Amino acid sequence: MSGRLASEYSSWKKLQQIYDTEHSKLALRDLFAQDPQRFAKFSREYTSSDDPSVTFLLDFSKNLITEPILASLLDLVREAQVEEYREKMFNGEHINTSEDRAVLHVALRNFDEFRINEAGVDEVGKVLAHIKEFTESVRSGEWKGYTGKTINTIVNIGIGGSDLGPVMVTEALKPYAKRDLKAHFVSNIDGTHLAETLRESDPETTLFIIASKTFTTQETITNAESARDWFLATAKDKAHVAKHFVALSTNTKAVTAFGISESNMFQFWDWVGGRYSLWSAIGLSIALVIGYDNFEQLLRGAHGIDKHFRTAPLEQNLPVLLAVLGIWYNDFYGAQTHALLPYDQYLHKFADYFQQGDMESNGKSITKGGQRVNYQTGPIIWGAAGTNGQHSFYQLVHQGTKLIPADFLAPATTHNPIAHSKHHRILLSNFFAQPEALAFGKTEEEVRKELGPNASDALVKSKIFEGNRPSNSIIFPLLTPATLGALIALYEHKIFTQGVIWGINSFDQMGVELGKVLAKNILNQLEKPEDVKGHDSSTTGLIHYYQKWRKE
Ligand SMILES: O=P(O)(O)OC[C@H]1O[C@@H](O)[C@@H](O)[C@@H](O)[C@@H]1O
Repeated sequence: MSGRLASEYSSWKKLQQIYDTEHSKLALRDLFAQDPQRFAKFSREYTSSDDPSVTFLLDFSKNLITEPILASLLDLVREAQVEEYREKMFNGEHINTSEDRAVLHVALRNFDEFRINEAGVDEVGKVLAHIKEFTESVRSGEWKGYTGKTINTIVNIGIGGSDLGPVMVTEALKPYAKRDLKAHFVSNIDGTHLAETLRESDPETTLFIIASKTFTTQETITNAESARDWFLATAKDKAHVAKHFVALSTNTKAVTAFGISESNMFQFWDWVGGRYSLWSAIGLSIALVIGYDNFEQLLRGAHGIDKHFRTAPLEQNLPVLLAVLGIWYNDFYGAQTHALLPYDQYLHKFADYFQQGDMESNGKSITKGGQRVNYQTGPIIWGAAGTNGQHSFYQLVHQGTKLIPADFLAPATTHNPIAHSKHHRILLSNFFAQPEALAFGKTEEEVRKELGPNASDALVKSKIFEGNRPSNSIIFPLLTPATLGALIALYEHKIFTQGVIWGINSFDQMGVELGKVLAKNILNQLEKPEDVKGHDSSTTGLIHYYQKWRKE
């Protein structure tokens, strides 16, 4: 990010030229046939320098690249000064320029203590100790509700970054969960979300965790107030709130005004972005579910990738490699989306999580310098756990008209080896088969051979798989807390790298504001038709229609 548009870089122009002259000739079938070393050249194994059990293989050989293309993509990384910006991030410079903030989620998991001069950084250990002490007291049963009973239900109330990380991680690490502690996550302002959760909860044994960086988010505060009303309807005395409500926030004033004492507040800081906050106090629900030691393992796993990202040469740097491959399809091939396809039921929220992680970070069209970009920025992120997706949207991925680059992720071993791991072998056979089918397809000749001479042309054509559809495969031994931490950090730094290349600020989210403001105005107009003012005819018509039906 040098103040110039990415498209002005000479490496970008070179990539455009390579794409224009070579892309029609780039065929994975040929590339593999020509080079028996292709897998060896285009795959990398990561092993954490702190913990050798944290390891995975990234195979990116099934991408539409050659060594010169990769070299040019890495030139782009250099020309965009990604390495300089990476240092700025780790050093706590205020790279979130629009909000004048540092971007230091890496400091939350920094067990080696690199020195950063930023308010709050030296308090990270204190908050972790608070999380440890509190989670141990709840999990052991020492922490009692207002009638002396132990806590058996936690309800995290938060939205966006104060919800998605804890939801994804507690699902992913269920094998490590304390099974007699039920965890619910209420995010939606739709009263249904809270009502259905409260139906399953008992005020005497439920702990509410109000998770909000700003403590002003309409959904969260409204849900928290209704939860408190529900609690007090039984508990009566406001003093009992202290045993059943804690807050995770940067806003001490608003937390205490809500009625939660400072001692029940877990602090974090403005240099932790919402979508990067699961490593902070926002992870309290994670620590409650899987225990503090496992939570720390999650952080340590991420820290290992931080060190890798900071020190590995670009050719070996996994987040950088994922980033440039994404740029190749997004900016040169015109791919609109990127699919995350974990072959692991425990990772069924992984794509949801990175929808916010990636799309809120890189869904921008103005550079940090205020220029409109003339290229594509953040991709649409989507996906689902395998093999379910195969019976749903894979048809389009294999034979549709769109190019959909995808990442396949899978653990080599399972936490649930039922039927002597038969299920897992079937799962993995699909994990191996899908990228193969996407890359190599099925030719007309192969189809004709299979169908025999009497098959109609139309039938033959419908069964052809063009192939040449790119993917990455990531395989790891087992989904442990540390491995999950590493995988999350891998994608965080991929997103960072892409944002720097595109010249945008990946750390603000101005795009979520306009709708909030309009909704506030409309909320005041919902009662009477004559109040509905200042809108277009469509919005006015919709509100009027609602008013015909509203009950209270
Ligand atoms: O944690 P709080 O402050 O409630 O914010 C929750 C979420 O709000 C949204 O509007 C976004 O800006 C997200 O980045 C954020 O995670």
